[in-house]
Amino acid sequence: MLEIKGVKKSYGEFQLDCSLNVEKGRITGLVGENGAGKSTLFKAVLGLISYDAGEIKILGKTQEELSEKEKEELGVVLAEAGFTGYLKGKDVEAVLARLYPKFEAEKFHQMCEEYQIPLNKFIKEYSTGMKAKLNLIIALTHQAEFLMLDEPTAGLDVGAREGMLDILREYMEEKPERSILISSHISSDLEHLCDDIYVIHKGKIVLHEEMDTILEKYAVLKVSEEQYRAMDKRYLLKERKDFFGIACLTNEKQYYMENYPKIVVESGSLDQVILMLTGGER
Ligand SMILES: Nc1ncnc2c1ncn2[C@@H]1O[C@H](COP(=O)(O)OP(=O)(O)OP(=O)(O)O)[C@@H](O)[C@H]1O
Repeated sequence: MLEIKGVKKSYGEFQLDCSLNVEKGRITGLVGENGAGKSTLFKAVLGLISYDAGEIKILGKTQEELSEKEKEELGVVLAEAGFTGYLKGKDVEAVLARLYPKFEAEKFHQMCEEYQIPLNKFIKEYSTGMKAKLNLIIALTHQAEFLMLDEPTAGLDVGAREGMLDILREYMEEKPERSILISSHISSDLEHLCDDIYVIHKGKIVLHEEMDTILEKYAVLKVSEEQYRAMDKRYLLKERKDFFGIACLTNEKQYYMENYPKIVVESGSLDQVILMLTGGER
């Protein structure tokens, strides 16, 4: 669906240098702190900014090679973008109907009703959550096969975030060959949604792993200096000094549980893994 190979972009000190793949039928998450480069990567993929090196292919083609029909296969939500506040929800509907031959008016109405989007109000009067939901509904109601969602849950409370993740799960269940690329700086949103995770830090991908593998095989080992000296370090990805000794990130927790039963093993949530990868010493 999407292939990003060695894409580079510099903004002064900041340097993006990324490769990433989104496979058909999978939800791929891009997680990283504020300023890590998520939006820059999305903008490069969508042709909204130029990049200095590398190659991007969507549906096997470059941006320029994509036909209008193929572009309709893409559903996009960009951070801080949307329709002007001086339109009402129902005006958006009219624009979409002109823009997309495959626009699904009935589904649009159904979703707006279900998610309590007032079509007769001006968008500038919408809450942050309403705007975010409207943006997602727009991306979902023209039979797009590939969704690219940059921080679609930004500014939403926990309940609204869960609601939005449910919408995405339903979208995938309708047609399993669809794909989603979704970014967030909130790892718990992605942990329960994605098949594949990329962690971006200061413009670089520091981890690419299947979500199930992270949950099954990753862990943080809490060891004393003495335990650390004696242990096999082959499967340690990163270490960090802690108040109790040393915290070590491993992707082979079973090995350490079997061979070092006295070591404290904290099963790695995505948050813990990210913290270790982006804040550790090695
Ligand atoms: N047009 C621009 N001109 C100069 N610097 C830019 C520009 N756009 C982005 N940057 C810089 O590039 C870096 C990455 O920004 P980007 O918006 O991609 O991060 P992000 O991961 O999306 O962050 P957030 O979660 O806060 O949205 C930042 O240091 C930012 O200041």
